Amino acid sequence: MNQKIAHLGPPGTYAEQAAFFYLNWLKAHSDINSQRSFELCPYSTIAQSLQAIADKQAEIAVVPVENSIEGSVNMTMDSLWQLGNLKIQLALVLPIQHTLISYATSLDNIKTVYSHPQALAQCQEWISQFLPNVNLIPRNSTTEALQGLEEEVTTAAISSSRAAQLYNLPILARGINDYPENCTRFWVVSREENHPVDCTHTSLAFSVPANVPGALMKVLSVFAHLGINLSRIESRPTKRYLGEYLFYLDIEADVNAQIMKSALEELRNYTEILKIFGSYSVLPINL
Ligand SMILES: O=C(O)C(=O)C[C@]1(C(=O)O)C=C[C@@H](O)C=C1
Repeated sequence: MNQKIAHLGPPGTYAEQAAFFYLNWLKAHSDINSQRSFELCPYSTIAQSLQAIADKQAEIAVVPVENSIEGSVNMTMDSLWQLGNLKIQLALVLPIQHTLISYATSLDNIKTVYSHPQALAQCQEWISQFLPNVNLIPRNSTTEALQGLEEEVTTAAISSSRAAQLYNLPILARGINDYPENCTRFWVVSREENHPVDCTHTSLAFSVPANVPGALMKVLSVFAHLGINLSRIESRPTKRYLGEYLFYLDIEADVNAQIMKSALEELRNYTEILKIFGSYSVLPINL
């Protein structure tokens, strides 16, 4: 059976790099007699790669969730809530080293820089120091940003050295992210529940029944009282009214642990809509 792995494209994105790592990890952990084969499928946006699994065009999607400098990837958070029934299988942490790619012979000749908004944000201090007067133009991905560089020598793109190599493009500066330990966490998502026993994290999101004092505190105190650690809390607008929010939690416990079953039971009393995105473990990608 051929399984499609959706990711943000065109080829050469960081998402493809994470998907490629996952594919190799899958091959190494598959039953030797397994008839499964895998194919990487690029999509124009993160939302489209998640939609592809919901629509059964692909079985798995690898999507960025959070960056150590810039924080959450909102398109992933919003799509997961909207699609509702997708499940996280695994988390991958990819080190991110950005390069400036351009046909310009010096930084002084650059007038415009293209990249994914996350990449532009991760390099904002470097840009204001070395390219203070350039126009910054967002693109759907760091590799979409590479299109047209050859025709216009006053433009540059922020992408990876792997992408520069793939498209045979010149690198003008390396390691331009503002913090050297820059890394992005990706989620491997599918339609099916994850069943391994050794999951370290659970992610969920919820809305509260009313915008009243203590509504969020009641939910958080369920975990505090049971001694369950949270590793992330984020809010996103519900998009219905100004000032109304959804809350996303990453929790350091397996959804199948008895303590989490008790927590979730209690949580249902204090939440309006509760969506459990699944339990998973976290794999660092060593480059
Ligand atoms: O544009 C890419 O190459 C992506 O894979 C997207 C993305 C992101 O959305 O965060 C992934 C990793 C980096 O943080 C920068 C961009």
